[in-house]
Amino acid sequence: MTQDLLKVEGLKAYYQMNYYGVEREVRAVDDITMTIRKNEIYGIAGESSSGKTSFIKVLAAAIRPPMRIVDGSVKYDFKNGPMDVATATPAQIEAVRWKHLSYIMQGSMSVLNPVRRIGRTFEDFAKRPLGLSGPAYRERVLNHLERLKLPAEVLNAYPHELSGGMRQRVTIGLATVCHPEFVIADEPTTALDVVVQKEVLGLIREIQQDMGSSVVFVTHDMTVHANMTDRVGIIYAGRLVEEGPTRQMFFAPKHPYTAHLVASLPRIGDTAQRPALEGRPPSLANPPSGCRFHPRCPLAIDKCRTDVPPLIPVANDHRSACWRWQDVEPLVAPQHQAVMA
Ligand SMILES: Nc1ncnc2c1ncn2[C@@H]1O[C@H](COP(=O)(O)OP(=O)(O)OP(=O)(O)O)[C@@H](O)[C@H]1O
Repeated sequence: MTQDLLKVEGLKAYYQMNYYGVEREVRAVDDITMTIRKNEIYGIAGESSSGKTSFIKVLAAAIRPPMRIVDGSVKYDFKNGPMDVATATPAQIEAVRWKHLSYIMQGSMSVLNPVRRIGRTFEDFAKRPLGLSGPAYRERVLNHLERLKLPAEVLNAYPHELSGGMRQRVTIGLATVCHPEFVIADEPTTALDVVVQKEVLGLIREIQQDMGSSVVFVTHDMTVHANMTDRVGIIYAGRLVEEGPTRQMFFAPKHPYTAHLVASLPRIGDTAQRPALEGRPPSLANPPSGCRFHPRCPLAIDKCRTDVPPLIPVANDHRSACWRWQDVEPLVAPQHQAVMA
C-alpha cells in the first residue's frame, strides 16, 4: 500500500508587493492540490517563471516576504508528528529542518560559506539535529562522506579548493546527513557538465533508496525526469496541469503542454518536423482567463478561453487539466522515445 508523506490542498502562494502605493500581486502558486508518497521520486517540470521554485519554497517551509500563503494547506506526516507549513510556528519548522525536511539548493557556491571549512559547515547543519557529539558525531559524518564517495579530507577544505562536482556532492551530503524523510532538490545539476551530472543524479538516487526517503526533484530538463523520477507533475503559470507515472507522461501525455515539453527532447534517428511551441508563459500578475495555456495551445476552443479546466483523473494514477485531454496525441513516435530506454 502506498502512503502519503505530504498532502497539498488548494495551495495559493502569492508575492504581494506595494510600489509607492500601487499594489501588485504575482500569483506564483495558484490552487495546487497534490500528494507526495513515501519513498518516491516526484519530478516537477515546467518552463522558466512557471512557479516551480516558488512552489518548492513553500514545500520547504522557506517562505519569505513578499511571498505569502494566501490559502490552502501543506500537510506533512513526519515520524515525529504532523506539520502544516501554512500554520507551523518557526519553532515547529526548526524542529523538522534537516532531520525530517531537507533542501538541496541551486548552485553549491551560494550554499557553502567561502570562508568556512566544509567540516565547520557540516557542524552548523548537522550537530544539533543529529543530537550527537564527539566520536559518535564524527563517525556519522565520515560514514556519510564515504557513501558520497568523498574523502575525509574534504572536511578540512574550503569550498574553492573543491571541484564543482565535489562541491555539489558536499551540498547533497549536508542535506542528507541527518537521513531526512523528505528531500527537495532544486535544479541540483544544472551548472554541472554532463558526466558529473550523471554521477550526481546517480548519487541522489542511491541515497534516496538507502534512506527510503521521498524526493521532490525540480528541473526543466525532461531527460533528467525520464531517467530519475517515478512520477512527474507539470506546472504551467502557477498551476499543476498534468501529473502521472513518468513513462505514461512521456508515452501518452494528456495535456498539449506536456506533449510539447516531451517532444522538445532530442532523439537519435528522429528527423520528423514537430510544430514548435510559440510564445512564452504568461505574466503571473495578470494571467489569461480560462485555461492559462490557451493563448499558446493548438487545441484551444472557445470554452478554454473562459472556463478553468479542473485537474481530473484521465487514466490510472494520471490527472490532467485540459478540456480536450482525449484529443491530445503524443508528438513523438514511440520508437524515438530514446530517453526512456
Ligand atoms: N521574490 C520575488 N518577488 C516577486 N516576484 C517573484 C519573486 N520570486 C519569483 N517571483 C515571480 O514569481 C513567478 C514564478 O517564479 P519562479 O521562480 O517560482 O518560477 P520557476 O518556474 O522556478 O522559474 P525558473 O525555472 O526560472 O527558476 C515569476 O513571475 C517570478 O517573476
